Amino acid sequence: MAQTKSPPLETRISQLLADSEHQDTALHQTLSELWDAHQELVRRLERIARISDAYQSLAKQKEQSLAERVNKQLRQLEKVARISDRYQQMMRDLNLALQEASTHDALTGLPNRRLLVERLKEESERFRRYTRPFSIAMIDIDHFKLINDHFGHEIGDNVLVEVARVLDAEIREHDLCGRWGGEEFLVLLPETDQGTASQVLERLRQAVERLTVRVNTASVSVTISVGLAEHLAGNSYSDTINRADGALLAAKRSGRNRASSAVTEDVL
Ligand SMILES: Nc1nc2c(ncn2[C@@H]2O[C@H](COP(=O)(O)OP(=O)(O)OP(=O)(O)O)[C@@H](O)[C@H]2O)c(=O)[nH]1
Repeated sequence: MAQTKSPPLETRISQLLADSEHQDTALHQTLSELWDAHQELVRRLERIARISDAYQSLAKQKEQSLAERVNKQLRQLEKVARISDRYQQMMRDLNLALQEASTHDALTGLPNRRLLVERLKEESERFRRYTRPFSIAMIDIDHFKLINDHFGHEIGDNVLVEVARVLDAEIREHDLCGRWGGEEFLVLLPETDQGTASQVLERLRQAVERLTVRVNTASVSVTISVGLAEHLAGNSYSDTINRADGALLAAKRSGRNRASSAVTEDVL
C-alpha cells in the first residue's frame, strides 16, 4: 500500500495550532509557547548565519584588497628599482665620460698632458725602485704655423688629428703617445733604452712623412722633428723632458724632419 508522505513537521505544527478543534486542549497552550520559542531560536540562528556570512565576505574582501595593495607596492618597487638601475648606469656612463674628458684631448682623442704626467710619474717611480729604463720623445710638427696660415685653422686641426692617428698607430701597446700641447706630442716608451727608442722614433718620423691630408683637390704633407732622451738616475721626469726638449731644439736647428738624441745630440 502506497504511503502518503506527511507534510513537514513545522507545517504540521502550524496546522495543529490553527485548528479550532484543538484550541481548548491542555497541550495547545504549551505547544504554542514551544512553537514561539522555536521560531525565536530559528530567527536568532538565521541572524547569526547572516552575521557570519557578512563577516566572512568582509574578511575575504580585506584579504583581496590586501593582496592587491601588496601587488601594487611590488609593482611600484620594481619600477623604482628599474629607474634606480637606469640612473646608476647613467652615473657610470657620465663618470666614464668625465674621466675620458679629463684625461684625453678633445681634438685628437689622445691622452692629454695630465694623463701623460701621471704615467711619467709612475715610470720615474719604477725607475727609482727597480731601475727599469724608459725614454721620452718630444715631437713637434714642422712649420705648422704655415699650414694654419695657408689653409686655415680647420685644416690645421685636421692635420693634427691625422698626425696623432699615425703616431698612435705606430707605437707599441705599452708605449703612450699623448698631446703635450699645441702641435707638440710626447711619446713615453717604457722598458726602452735610447738606442731602441731612436729606431722607434725614426719609424714614426717616416710614417708621418708618408702621410698626406686631403684639402679639397690638393693635399698637405707634413714632417716632424723629434727630441729623444733616456731617463737618467738622479733625474726627475721633468729633467728628462727638458733634455728631450733640448734635443728637439737641436733637431729643428739642424734642418727639421729628423730625430735628435739628448745625450750626444747626434742627428740620427
Ligand atoms: N690648427 C691648430 N693650430 C694650433 C693648435 N695648437 C697650436 N697651433 C698652432 O701651431 C703653430 C705653432 O707654430 P710655431 O710654434 O711658430 O712653430 P711651427 O710653425 O710649427 O714651426 P717650427 O716648430 O719651428 O717648425 C701656431 O701657429 C699655433 O697657433 C691647434 O690645436 N690647432
